[in-house]
Amino acid sequence: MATPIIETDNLHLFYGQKEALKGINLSFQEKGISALIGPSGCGKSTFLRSLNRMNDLIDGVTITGNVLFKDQNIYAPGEDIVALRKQVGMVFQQPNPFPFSIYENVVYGLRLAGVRDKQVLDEAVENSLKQAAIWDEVKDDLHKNALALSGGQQQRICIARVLAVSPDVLLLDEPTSALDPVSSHVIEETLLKLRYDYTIIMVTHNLQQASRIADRTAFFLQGELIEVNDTKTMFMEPARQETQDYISGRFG
Ligand SMILES: Nc1ncnc2c1ncn2[C@@H]1O[C@H](COP(=O)(O)OP(=O)(O)OP(=O)(O)O)[C@@H](O)[C@H]1O
Repeated sequence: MATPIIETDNLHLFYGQKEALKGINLSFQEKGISALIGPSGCGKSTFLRSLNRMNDLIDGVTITGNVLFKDQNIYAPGEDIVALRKQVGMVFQQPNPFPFSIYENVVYGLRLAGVRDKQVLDEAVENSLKQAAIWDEVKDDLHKNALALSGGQQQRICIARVLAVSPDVLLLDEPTSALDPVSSHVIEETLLKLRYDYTIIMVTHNLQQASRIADRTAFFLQGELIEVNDTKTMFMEPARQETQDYISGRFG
């Protein structure tokens, strides 16, 4: 099998004394969608956030084990976190556009990286908004405040903002749970197109969503990875009783 793009090796994470991740070994091949599922508090978001060092911001966090991105340990001393987060971008549950224009939201990371050429910025805006499937809706309003858009449109602007800096990996933490069903459907369709160009790792509470769009699914329970498999097998023939109980709605 090809080398994974991201791989965790015996990853433990403690919030103070509480062990939220208990030795997770999980690898992700390039491209496609992986879903992380499991009941509330099982460590899905913690795991996702550990893949681009978002937990480093929290006081009292201790992490042991390795996270390899393209074979490099992202927790190694001297690792460039800004560069890492460009390559491994994140979209959150609540759409969080900046209170600027649509255009300025999308070029934010490029401006931070020192890009000044208007043509380069314009092209990045058009390409990213097209990939996030929102270009047609906003192309005549690029200088409108992004906060004036609907929640679903704001979430697609957030996806475009991440795509503009050309990441390899997109991390999404329940990207549709704050949205109505129509907007959620549009985001799912968008992810199904992006899966050909990006490695997408998504936390979802919505088992139907996982079964609709994920190629692979990983089931977490109480800080442990219980099972990972291609999505169809996971839902049709789970290997573990805990997985069976969860997907048949016995808990969670
Ligand atoms: N900042 C924090 N400080 C202390 N404990 C935390 C923190 N964030 C999460 N935890 C704890 O770590 C455990 C895992 O939480 P996490 O948010 O990763 O779970 P989750 O599976 O994503 O849950 P949910 O589906 O409810 O979002 C929980 O017991 C939670 O209370």
